[in-house]
Amino acid sequence: MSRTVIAQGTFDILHPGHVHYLEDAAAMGDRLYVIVARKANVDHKAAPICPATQRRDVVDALEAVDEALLGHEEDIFVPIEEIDPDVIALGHDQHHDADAIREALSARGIDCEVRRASAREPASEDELLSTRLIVDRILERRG
Ligand SMILES: Cc1cc2nc3c(=O)[nH]c(=O)nc-3n(C[C@H](O)[C@H](O)[C@H](O)COP(=O)(O)O)c2cc1C
Ligand SMILES: Nc1ncnc2c1ncn2[C@@H]1O[C@H](COP(=O)(O)OP(=O)(O)OP(=O)(O)O)[C@@H](O)[C@H]1O
Repeated sequence: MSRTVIAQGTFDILHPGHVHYLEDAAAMGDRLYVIVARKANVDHKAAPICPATQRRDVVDALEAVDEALLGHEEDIFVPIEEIDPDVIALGHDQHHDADAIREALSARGIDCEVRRASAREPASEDELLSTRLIVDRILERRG
């Protein structure tokens, strides 16, 4: 039986760490959906630079991704209910608590495994595997 996986994040200014995460998530099943966070829900760090539709379109163009979609603005479990995945792949440093997500899923009657993807660590000081680090470097060099 085909297994559906969901990955999620802001994906503002893509880098190879994102590609690693999405390839890791894709390997957890047969079909990968990616939920792209809405600006209103990115409240734990600086707001994204690129509009949500642009972030979605770039993620959607990646080979590992079957379909990228805009997240819900108010209730992050609405797309999960619609897609009804077998696995939710949390990013290695995503601030969400896996047990809290498991509880919310179970409260809504969604039967789904919650796993953590692995990290891609920089191989050299030059490698920028974080959107924040890319923005910092731009400000340092061009600001
Ligand atoms: C299971 C799950 C579903 C999510 N669904 C949505 C969503 O529908 N809409 C949204 O704006 N954010 C959603 N998010 C939140 C973002 O994907 C994300 O965690 C956060 O807002 C952006 O931070 P990050 O890029 O540091 O992960 C979801 C997160 C998780 C773990
Ligand atoms: N180097 C990396 N290796 C593996 N996964 C990563 C890496 N960088 C980001 N991710 C994952 O990609 C998803 C989306 O990440 P996000 O859009 O927050 O980018 P980010 O580079 O982590 O941003 P920032 O550095 O600004 O916090 C998250 O689940 C995150 O864990």
